[in-house]
This record gives sequence, structure tokens and C-alpha cells, in this order.
Amino acid sequence: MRLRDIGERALLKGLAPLGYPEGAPLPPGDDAGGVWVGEGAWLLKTDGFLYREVALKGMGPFEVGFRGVAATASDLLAKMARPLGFTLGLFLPEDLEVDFARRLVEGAAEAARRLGAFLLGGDTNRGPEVALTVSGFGPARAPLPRKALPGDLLYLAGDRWGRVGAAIRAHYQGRALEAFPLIREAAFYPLPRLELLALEGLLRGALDSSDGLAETLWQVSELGVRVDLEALPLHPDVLAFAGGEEEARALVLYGGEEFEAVLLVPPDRESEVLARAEGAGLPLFRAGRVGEGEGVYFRGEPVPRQGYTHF
Ligand SMILES: Nc1ncnc2c1ncn2[C@@H]1O[C@H](COP(=O)(O)OP(=O)(O)O)[C@@H](O)[C@H]1O
Ligand SMILES: Cc1ncc(C[n+]2csc(CCOP(=O)(O)OP(=O)(O)O)c2C)c(N)n1
Ligand SMILES: [Mg+2]
Repeated sequence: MRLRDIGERALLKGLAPLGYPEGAPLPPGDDAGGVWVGEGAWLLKTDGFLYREVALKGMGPFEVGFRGVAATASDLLAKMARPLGFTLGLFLPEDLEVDFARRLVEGAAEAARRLGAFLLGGDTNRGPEVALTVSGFGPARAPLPRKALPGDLLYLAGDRWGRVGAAIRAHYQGRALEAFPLIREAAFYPLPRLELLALEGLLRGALDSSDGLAETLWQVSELGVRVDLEALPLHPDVLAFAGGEEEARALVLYGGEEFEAVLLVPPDRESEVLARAEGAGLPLFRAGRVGEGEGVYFRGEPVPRQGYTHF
């Protein structure tokens, strides 16, 4: 049996519980792992990738380093942990320009700085191509699991929905992004949102979205609910890029790398969540609700499960 025969999700289901502590702040398979220390938890997350598989046209080592810290920080923030420090594992071929390696780390340092955090060293190895692994840690007073109960409202945090999907599409179609600065910014500098921490204690659950919204919503459904999407955020620039509502919706559902959070809000907490988000400057979009059953639907139509997968 090969990895491609079982696929990434089945593989991780088997791997994640190995060695994982019982009674941990979050279950194995959640966006970050952790241990209880004193009154709260310390959460830790690691995320690795090949340069060539994430560098969109126009991105350089600075942007890819930035993206590495962003991807890791996004998982921590979705769990209500404040990222404090990151380490950087690098694989570099020996003929690489020194300046390229330096720009990778400068980009990572800039993302950490913008999160109020630091780079705390790392590790460098020779490798056949450029690859990065970014680890990050931070404290969480109330670690937020992946959880949903029938009746909960579904909210999307942030404003990168559809924009990163558009940038990925532009990359593969050879389209320039000069006319779409917000799309370029969302894909090149996807800074996760410290403002999520303003919602501490109010949410039922949350998930980081990195493999596409549809895939993330299917993972919500696997928590034991049916997901009913009533609306999707269609930014004017994404609509203009896509050329129509249906195409724009596909970019929102099947983009990936948003590094934004999907939130489950108990209905009796909705007004407080909205007030706190507004106070913090966190964009929130009400996308629908969850109910009894299973599956993911947009206005009654099933949403196919397709997203980014490694195997
Ligand atoms: N090699 C591994 N060993 C144990 N757990 C893993 C491994 N790879 C991934 N996981 C776990 O599987 C889950 C999904 O992983 P992944 O898709 O990389 O997460 P994310 O999309 O948040 O980066 C996470 O809980 C992660 O910690
Ligand atoms: C050249 C290129 N092709 C495709 C993509 C899209 N893409 C690359 S990785 C990825 C998903 C997230 O990957 P990873 O960081 O491995 O996330 P994980 O699933 O571990 O969160 C997506 C949508 C891209 N950014 N650049
Ligand atoms: Mg995640």
C-alpha cells in the first residue's frame, strides 16, 4: 500500500494520535498541539513546504519566508494562542545565492515582527531544492478546538477569501495581477489576524483554512453536523478578476492558502462576537449555519469535496 492509495487525510488520521498525550488541550488532528502548563496551555505547530510549490509568479524568497511564518501563525491564532516565537528549518542546495537564503529569513522575520513575535533560530541543511519548515509556539488561556453543534452560526474571518484563489489561478493562467493589488497583497503577504484573540471565550470552535474553504467546511461536517452555506463573500476585485459570480464563488470555495479562520458561533453569542470583532477591526462574514445531518450545501446544492491535497 502506497501513500497515494490512501491519500493525505487517511494517512494523517493514522499518524496524528501516535505519541499524543491524553487530556491534551486540543485533540490529535487539530490545527495545533499543546500541553497544559499552569492555568493555561502552550500550543505548538509546525508547517513545511517546498519553495517551488508555493512560490507564485512574482513572489521571491522574501514572500515565501513570510508565507511560512504566516501559515504556522494562522493555525495558532485559530486556536486562540498568541504566537510568541518561531523557528525556521531550511533545506538549501549548495549553489543557491547567499542573498536568496537571507531574503527567505528576512521575510520570515518580517511576518514574525508584524505579529509581535520573534524568530528564535532554526536549522539549515543541504537539500536537493529549497524547502522550509516553520514551527511556532504561544500561550492560550482557553484553547479553542474544532467543534460545531447544530444551530451554530458559521462565520468567515478576514478578507482573503477568493483573493488567494484568484492569485493561484492567475499564476497557472499566466495572468498579471498589476490591476488587482488586493489580490496580490492577499496572496503575497497573508498575515494572520491577531484580532481573532478579541473573540477569546465566545466561540464554539474554529478551524484554520489552508486547503480551500470547501475542504475546511467538509472537515466541519466531519465534526458531526450538516453545513448550510447561505452566502459567500464575493469581493468586487475577485468578481472583476473572475468575470462572473459563479466563477468567483469557485475561487472562494476552492482557492486555498487563505490562512484565515472559519468560526462556529453559538447563536446566543452572536451579537457579542460581532461587537468585539468590530471593536478589534476584524472583518467577519456570516456565511450560514450548521444543523443536524452531514455534508456541505450551498443554498441547498451539495458542495463537492475538492481541495489541495499532498497525496
Ligand atoms: N507527521 C505527522 N505526525 C503527526 N501528526 C501530523 C503529521 N503531519 C500532520 N499531522 C497532523 O495532522 C493534522 C493535519 O495536518 P496538516 O494538514 O499539515 O495541518 P494544517 O493544514 O493545519 O497545516 C494536524 O493536526 C497535524 O498536526
Ligand atoms: C506554484 C503554486 N502552486 C499551487 C499553489 C497553491 N497551494 C500550494 S500549497 C497549498 C495548500 C496549503 O499547503 P501547506 O502549507 O502544505 O498546508 P497544510 O495543508 O499543511 O496546511 C496551496 C493551495 C501555490 N501557492 N503555488
Ligand atoms: Mg490548520
